[in-house]
Amino acid sequence: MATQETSAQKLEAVKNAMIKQGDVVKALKAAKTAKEQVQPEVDKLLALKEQFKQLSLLDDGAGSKFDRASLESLLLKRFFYAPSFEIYGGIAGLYDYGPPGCALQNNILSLWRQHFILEEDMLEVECTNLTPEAVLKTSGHVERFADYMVKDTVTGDIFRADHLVKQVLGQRIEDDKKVQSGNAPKPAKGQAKLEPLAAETRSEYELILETLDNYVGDELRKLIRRLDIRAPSTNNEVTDPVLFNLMFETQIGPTGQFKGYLRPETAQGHFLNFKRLYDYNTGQVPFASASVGKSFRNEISPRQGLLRVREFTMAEIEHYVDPNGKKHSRFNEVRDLVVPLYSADAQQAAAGPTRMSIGDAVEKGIINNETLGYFVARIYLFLTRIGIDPARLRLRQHMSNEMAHYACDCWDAEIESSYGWIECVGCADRSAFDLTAHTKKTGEKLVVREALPEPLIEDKWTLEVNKKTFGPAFKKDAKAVQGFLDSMKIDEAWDEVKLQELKEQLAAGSGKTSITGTDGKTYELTDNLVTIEKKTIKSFIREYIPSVIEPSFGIGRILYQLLEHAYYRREGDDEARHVLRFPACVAPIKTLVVPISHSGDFNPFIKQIVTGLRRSNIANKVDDSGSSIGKRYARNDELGTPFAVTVDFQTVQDRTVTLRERDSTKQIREKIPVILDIVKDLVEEKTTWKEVEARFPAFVSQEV
Ligand SMILES: Nc1ncnc2c1ncn2[C@@H]1O[C@H](COP(=O)(O)OP(=O)(O)OP(=O)(O)O)[C@@H](O)[C@H]1O
Repeated sequence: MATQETSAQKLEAVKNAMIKQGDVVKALKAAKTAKEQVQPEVDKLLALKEQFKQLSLLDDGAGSKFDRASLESLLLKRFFYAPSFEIYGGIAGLYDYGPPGCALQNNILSLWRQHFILEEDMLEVECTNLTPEAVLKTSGHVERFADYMVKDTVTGDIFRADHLVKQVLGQRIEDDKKVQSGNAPKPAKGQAKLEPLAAETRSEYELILETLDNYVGDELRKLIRRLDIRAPSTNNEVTDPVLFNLMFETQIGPTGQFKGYLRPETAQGHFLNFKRLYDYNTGQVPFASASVGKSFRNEISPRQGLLRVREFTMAEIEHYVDPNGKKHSRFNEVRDLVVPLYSADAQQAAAGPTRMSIGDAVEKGIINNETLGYFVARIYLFLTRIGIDPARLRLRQHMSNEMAHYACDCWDAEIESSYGWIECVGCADRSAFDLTAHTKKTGEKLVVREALPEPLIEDKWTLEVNKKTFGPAFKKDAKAVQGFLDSMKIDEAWDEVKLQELKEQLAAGSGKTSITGTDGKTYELTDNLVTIEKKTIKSFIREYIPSVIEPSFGIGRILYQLLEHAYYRREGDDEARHVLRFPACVAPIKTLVVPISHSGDFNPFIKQIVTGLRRSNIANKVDDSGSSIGKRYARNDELGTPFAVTVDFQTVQDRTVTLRERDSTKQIREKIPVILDIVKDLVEEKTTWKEVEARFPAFVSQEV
């Protein structure tokens, strides 16, 4: 039953309503002010989000995290690469590249040739894969090109020792994170409950992981025992680490007597041709040789797809430089480049990389010399040019144990992906090691001869063998004793300290002293067999073995990391679409050409476009399959094709076509010759899509 309202009640109701209205107005005003205050913050956050999107492509733009499985299935579906011999069960560490993989690799290599060989006037060589044993003995590979391996003591499963330590400690840290955050899974039956790590244990593990490359030999064995590192799936103990040589051995020729190896790097081929290259370069130093080719390593446990394989393409540079002057004439061009450097000291302190200019790093002695600094910078520029995300690229210095004994400094370009930080380029100052070793072994002088502007007059300690007495005194052992004397030379010049020591020993022994020949036997050297004295020497020529700075690129590793950095998913109408955000310079196909339907009216326009693109050397593909236009765009987004030209019914009317850009999915419409010019400029990086959009009215494509 309705109640009768009194006037007083009505008045009260109106008053209340007015209060509420006032509240609403007040609240609206407050909200407006708050919005105005907050808006700049919101704008900042949006700008930051954009920056993060550009810097870290890990976030795929659809807001979801990188999903390796979906990238891998895309790569297989589009045949970028696939396991070799798959229908025979496959062999670990061997992969075949399909059409887009080959095109991508060729484009990376062609940019590599432009960026290094053309830019620096390097001398390209192509040397054989098969290498006789003698060469690799001299270079030290037969003895030392090895990794440590351990075995599960029960199952016999094999692990690379450092990788096992990394995996086990990494897992312990992950488990600890779960325990600390209360997310530890319930232990399965018979399994122990996960316990938290002591803070100092966790920091120790983290430090070991940062410095793992520094553990070799007995240090590595002790580490495995002390930390009780076991085989992960069985929890069995592992054996002590032993060295396993990574070279594939073979026989050259039918007799079986001539041992050889498949080369593990291209470098030795450069060194053996040094004399010819030096002459070709009209005797001028510095200069560099470069080579692209396959290398072979019998990896203990190939894994992580293209990152650790048994046969891979390497691109290597050997830059020969005067050991007394490692300045670089173009250093000024890179001096101010700021890069993330992770020095050996910073690793030891687990401090993380520091951004620093190359000039500062060389000045402070963090990078050993200008030439090495120059190449570190050029490597950084190359990797970012082909599309490696600079936020996930760092330059890490080798620690003392990690570095070859002859190298004086070494930096790796490491790229981060879902597998962590991976070395993709090594850049070492190998000093004069290889050329000296081959010179000593073969007697062929791999040296630089520099005419001096003024003759050099110096008082120097010298040794001369008394030919009349030396031969008869040692007979068949003369070579071994001569070898001992030759070992007192540095770069073909006498080591004066050693000569003086020998002279003092002879004097102390009343003209006699014992020495060890190169055959390991002891001989008596008497002062009538050699003359050691100080002489004034006038020389017109300076002869020296150059130092070698070696940037060494693993192309497969770079290619895979690039694929991860380029990959993202875009939410489509019905399903997420996969996109590879390659820069045009490396994209396997630069332009897709699509007729909107099968009408024969489109053919002359398709022909005109394709001919135009071919004339400009732009790799293109016509997709006139029956799929919807959206599907055809999506298929090519998966191949990383940056641009698509579409011929439609309007083309027949006014000879205009649309040009679509892969990442924005926006289009412009213009006459065919204008579009062809724009595509050429975009591919040659003379303009950007943003500039194109600013010049022409862009619209969002209808991708159904
Ligand atoms: N098994 C492999 N599979 C793919 N690429 C490789 C492999 N081994 C080396 N590379 C590539 O060759 C480059 C130069 O080789 P280098 O001898 O410096 O590597 P490395 O130090 O032996 O590598 P790692 O320590 O990862 O085994 C590396 O930076 C890497 O890009």
